Amino acid sequence: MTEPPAVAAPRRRQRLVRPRGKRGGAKHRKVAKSTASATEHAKIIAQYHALEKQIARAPPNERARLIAEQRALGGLAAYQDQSTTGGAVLRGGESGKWCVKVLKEIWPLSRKIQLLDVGAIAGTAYAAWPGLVQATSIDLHPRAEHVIASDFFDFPVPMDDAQTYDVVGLSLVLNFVGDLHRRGAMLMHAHQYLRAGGYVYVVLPLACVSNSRYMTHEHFRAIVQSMGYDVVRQEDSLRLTRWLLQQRDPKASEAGHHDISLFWDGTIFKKRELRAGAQRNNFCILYP
Ligand SMILES: C[S@@+](CC[C@H](N)C(=O)[O-])C[C@H]1O[C@@H](n2cnc3c(N)ncnc32)[C@H](O)[C@@H]1O
Repeated sequence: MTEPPAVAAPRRRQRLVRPRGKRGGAKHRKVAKSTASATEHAKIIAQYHALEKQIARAPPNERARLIAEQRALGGLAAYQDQSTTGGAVLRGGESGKWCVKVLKEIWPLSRKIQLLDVGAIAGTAYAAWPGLVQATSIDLHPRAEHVIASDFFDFPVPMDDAQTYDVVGLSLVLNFVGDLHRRGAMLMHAHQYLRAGGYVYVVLPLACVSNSRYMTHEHFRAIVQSMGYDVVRQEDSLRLTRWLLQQRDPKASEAGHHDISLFWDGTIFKKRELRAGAQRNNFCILYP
């Protein structure tokens, strides 16, 4: 397995194809089932994340062993099963609910919200609002037919404004990505898909910002602000931290829609200890 590039190369414009038709309908969506308890789900997810991070930075001779260890957990499919079944238990509901509630409050919805759900697994997060949200779901390893198999960094960039999205959803995806630079690149990459002034919805496990050695709420806010987003709404639940970000300076977007560097103020985010203590986790986002 090769190391993913730290920063995504500029993408060639391709035609964007939104899934339509009956396969996109809620009644055709199949979601993985599991019988494990919420505690078991949480344990497997934590183990999977820890291994994912180790794999991203391991030397080639170490990788095979770590990948084998991850396979022994059941691999990605098992991890996703935990996310689609146990996740709702852990989170107190699907991640789309909070996003839709906030959008309804802040935006006069005269038309359906065009939303790109990245890391959608089974593509069910917005299924409860078919009249309100038109979701395009993508995942590296989809678990339903209507979810497009694609890496976010390879997903075709909209060719014109009509194909842009109102919202890009990154729910529990940044923490899934093992490469710390790629996490920052993912936040920047979202600009390419947004209409001017569009939104990015970020969900992370609360511990990523509340108990990390390298991340705090303030630091995350500084990162997204330096990348050209305003924090429109932020709320923590018992286990999650949710952020609705809005692309700042729509003029920059109109002037050079695909030159995402226009949004970045040039601040470099390195690994810097922000909280001391032995019981901290190492969640971190680096950029560029
Ligand atoms: C924890 S799951 C998130 C599921 C769901 N969004 C939620 O909130 O419960 C993370 C998913 O992100 C997907 N993912 C990670 N990196 C990705 C990328 N670069 N492009 C597309 N999907 C990605 C993984 O395949 C995995 O299914």
